[in-house]
Amino acid sequence: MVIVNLYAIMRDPALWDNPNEFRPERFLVSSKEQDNLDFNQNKTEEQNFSFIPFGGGRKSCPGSTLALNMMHTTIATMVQCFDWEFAGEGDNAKINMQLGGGFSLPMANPLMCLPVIHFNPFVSSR
Ligand code: HEM
Repeated sequence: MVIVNLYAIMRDPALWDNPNEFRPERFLVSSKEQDNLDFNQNKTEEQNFSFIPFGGGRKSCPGSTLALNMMHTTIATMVQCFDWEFAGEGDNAKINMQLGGGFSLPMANPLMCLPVIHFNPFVSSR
């Protein structure tokens, strides 16, 4: 049986440049590579299976298709309808990408943000 430690893989400096840096553009890939939706899009030889958010094999996540589809709508709505104000205080006063413990990789210091609604052209102001 193969046991994969997601924490170790996702933050392994041998696989990722500055793994603790929030740099989503690292996942930008060419349209050719996007045809190959195997979650290893940005890969070099060594990076095979370096990004496996839904696990793999027989026990992999059965909700991955739903999650990937919903994620676009959810994030697009959050960006279109709201501005986001950073609201961290105390231990959370700075954005900190350090991971906490646990099964689902929570942040050590949760990111606190307040949604601020802005003009929505699709909602009548009457
Ligand atoms: C971004 C969203 C999600 C992520 C990152 C995620 C990730 C995962 C991971 C890593 C596993 C363990 C896979 C393994 O053991 O190899 C898993 C299992 C599972 N996920 Fe998800 N998941 C997501 C959304 C969902 C959704 C939307 C559903 C259902 C509607 C779902 C249902 C399940 C179920 C039932 C399992 C257990 C599968 C089994 O043990 O056979 N997940 N998920």
